[in-house]
Amino acid sequence: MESIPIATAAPDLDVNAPPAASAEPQATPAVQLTGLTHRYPKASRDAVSDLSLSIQPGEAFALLGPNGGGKTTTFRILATLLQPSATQPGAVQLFGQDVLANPAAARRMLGVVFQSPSLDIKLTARENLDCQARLHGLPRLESTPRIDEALARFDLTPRMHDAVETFSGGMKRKLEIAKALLHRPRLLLMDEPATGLDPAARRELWDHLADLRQRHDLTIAWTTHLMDEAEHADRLAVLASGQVLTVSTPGELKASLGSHVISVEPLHPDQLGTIRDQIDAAFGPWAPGKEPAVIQDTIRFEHEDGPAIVARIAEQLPGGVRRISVGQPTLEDAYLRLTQTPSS
Ligand SMILES: Nc1ncnc2c1ncn2[C@@H]1O[C@H](COP(=O)(O)OP(=O)(O)OP(=O)(O)O)[C@@H](O)[C@H]1O
Repeated sequence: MESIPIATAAPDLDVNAPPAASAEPQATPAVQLTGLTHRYPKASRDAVSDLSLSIQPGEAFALLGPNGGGKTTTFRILATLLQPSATQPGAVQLFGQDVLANPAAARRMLGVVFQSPSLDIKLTARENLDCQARLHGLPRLESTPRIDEALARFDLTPRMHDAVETFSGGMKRKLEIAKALLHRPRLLLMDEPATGLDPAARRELWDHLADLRQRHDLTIAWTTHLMDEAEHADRLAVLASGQVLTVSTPGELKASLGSHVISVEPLHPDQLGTIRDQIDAAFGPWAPGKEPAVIQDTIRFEHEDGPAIVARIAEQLPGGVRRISVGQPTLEDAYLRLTQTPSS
């Protein structure tokens, strides 16, 4: 065995904005999806299937899930870019308005940030915002102060006359969001907002979004497969195979695991099954869902007394284990437990 690093405890939940908006269900949800179903032409199964969830006004809500889980399909339907399947479409409401019946009205309430950039990189930051203002029919008297304010809010004023092609990824993403918010939507919808950003730019982006929520009556929803992006949510829905596996706060999801999560990496990957069985026999019986499982290249399990178990594994399996770690459950542990089918 090379080392037994003890993983550091998971950081406290980092919710930048006040959680109050998420706690009490309100009369009219910001988003209400009911029985949403979509199957792409020629596909053999539904991309989203009888999916229902609601997002409250003022909430920061993440749609989290593995590749192919149905996040982008849900995002595109909400953004009015895709009509759900006609046979059993379900219902989509934004602030009480029927999106499928009246997509134009929905678009006025929506600011959308796509994964692929929608900026014209040959234009300056200011020109990009100016084009957006015109698209929304904002008169110049109104748009000029709004653009000034948006540039200032996102720290882009010093670069407003520079072509966007000279911007960093973080600056471009901030400009995208400024653009999406120019017509003052009630819901900001973002597809994988931190894709391509380095950790510092991500932190800055989330600080800006938290600030926006505090100052404006804004609901924010985003898709992601990154755990650190889901940590910023008041609540999150885990989507897999087009269905909602669970809706909870990030803290509740973590708390659904045992008090310690132990990961064991064997010296040789072909020993995964054998060592899983040895751990199973040595430390069982297990509460349902807590038993050791092979997930990716490690054996993971939950236990109330992680440090003691680590010491016993080190004793009982000398030479068979490359690495053992024990830590507080993270959102990633909870997500893996929910979305990964253990292999044998
Ligand atoms: N244009 C399309 N035609 C056919 N099938 C599609 C199409 N787009 C998505 N799908 C399928 O629908 C399912 C859900 O895909 P979707 O893109 O919504 O998932 P996702 O959670 O956003 O995944 P990712 O994180 O990889 O973007 C997948 O099985 C996918 O293969």
